[in-house]
Amino acid sequence: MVNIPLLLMGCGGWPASSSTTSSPAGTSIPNRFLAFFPPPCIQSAFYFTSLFLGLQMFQGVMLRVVGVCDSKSMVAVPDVLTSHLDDEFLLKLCKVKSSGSSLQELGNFGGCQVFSGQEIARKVMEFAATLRKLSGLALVDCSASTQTVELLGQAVNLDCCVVLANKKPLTSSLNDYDKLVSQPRRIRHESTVGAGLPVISSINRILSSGDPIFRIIGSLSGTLGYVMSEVEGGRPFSEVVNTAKRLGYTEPDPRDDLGGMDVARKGNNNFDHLHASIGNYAKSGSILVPIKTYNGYQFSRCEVGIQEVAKDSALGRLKGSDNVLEIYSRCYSEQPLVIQGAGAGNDTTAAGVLADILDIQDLFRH
Ligand SMILES: NC(=O)C1=CN([C@@H]2O[C@H](COP(=O)(O)OP(=O)(O)OC[C@H]3O[C@@H](n4cnc5c(N)ncnc54)[C@H](OP(=O)(O)O)[C@@H]3O)[C@@H](O)[C@H]2O)C=CC1
Ligand SMILES: N[C@@H](CC=O)C(=O)O
Repeated sequence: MVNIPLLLMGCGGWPASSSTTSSPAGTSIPNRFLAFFPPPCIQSAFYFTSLFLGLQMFQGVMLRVVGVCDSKSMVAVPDVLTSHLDDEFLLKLCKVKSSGSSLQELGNFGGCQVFSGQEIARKVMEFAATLRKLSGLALVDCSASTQTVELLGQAVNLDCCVVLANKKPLTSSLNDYDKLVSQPRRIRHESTVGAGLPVISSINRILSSGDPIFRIIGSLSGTLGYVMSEVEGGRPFSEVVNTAKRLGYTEPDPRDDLGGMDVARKGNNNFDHLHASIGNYAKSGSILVPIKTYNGYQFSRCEVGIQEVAKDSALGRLKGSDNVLEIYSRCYSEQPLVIQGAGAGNDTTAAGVLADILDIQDLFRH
């Protein structure tokens, strides 16, 4: 049986005003499948931590959560070889996080160990070193922090796998990027672009078939899409931004979305060596519709900015938090390959993270 030990860095996604009826704390969620057929009160209960509820066995794969971190602490199993954080523990953890508290509150629950400060990195590396020759370990970064980068790099050196929803590790410095992608089979970051949409995997598939991509145009901000649609409908901007945050569309700091930096990071995640574009973009001021253009096989240029589009085009018809991407290649030259759907939100992002984890299962077969 495939056994994937998981260490979850970041356990957020809770709505700012979560109530007991809309969080796992107030519901009994037997497993993640409910998230696909949700009664309204459970709909918003599907976030990064609750993703693993009831998932100890999923599609024949044993998903064994051995630790969860927030910004201050890590809770971890006492014995990384034999134990995992079970549903009772994860539900309790969801309850603590949805109430806005720190994981430190879990100190005496279920025999877990709580670490803080530099002890966290030490413990993660201990886990990685212990597991590397046995089952392996996957670090799942669902934070929005740059502080995880160093640890991820060290873990990659110990042959760990890395799954990212966090865009920052791949967009902070070229050294970090090169280190993290040095073993391409061991890293997955689909959710960093378009949340659960199959963007990076589709592009990789086209390129690896020898079909050169000439141009990609898209609208890749769920937040900006939603904000524009709602403002067009007459709602005040400030109210709409607050709703976008509550719905889980925005970055922890919504200015990253509104200023366009989030889209620039997505461009950078997709294709390396585009830091100059990010720098220029960051200075360019307010952005309404994010458009990305890649010219040529080497993606020599990436632009993020406002562009007028025809109302009857795929981009012009876009509504709400949907993203759309048009890919032009030799095979898709007249009519582009179009990828469209929800591009932000906790559930689709969590689904993308889970799909990435399952995609690396071959590396855990021994
Ligand atoms: N929401 C979406 O639609 C999408 C989100 N993403 C990405 O997912 C990531 C998470 O977003 P979201 O869940 O909304 O953000 P939240 O702010 O809700 O959650 C972030 C989590 O990361 C934790 N954290 C912060 N710093 C660290 C650290 N140094 N080490 C470990 N954990 C840390 C926070 O801890 P604490 O609770 O203590 O604050 C919190 O639990 C972001 O990088 C975002 O870009 C990607 C695609 C789509
Ligand atoms: N904040 C992002 C979420 C996904 O990355 C967005 O609005 O698209």
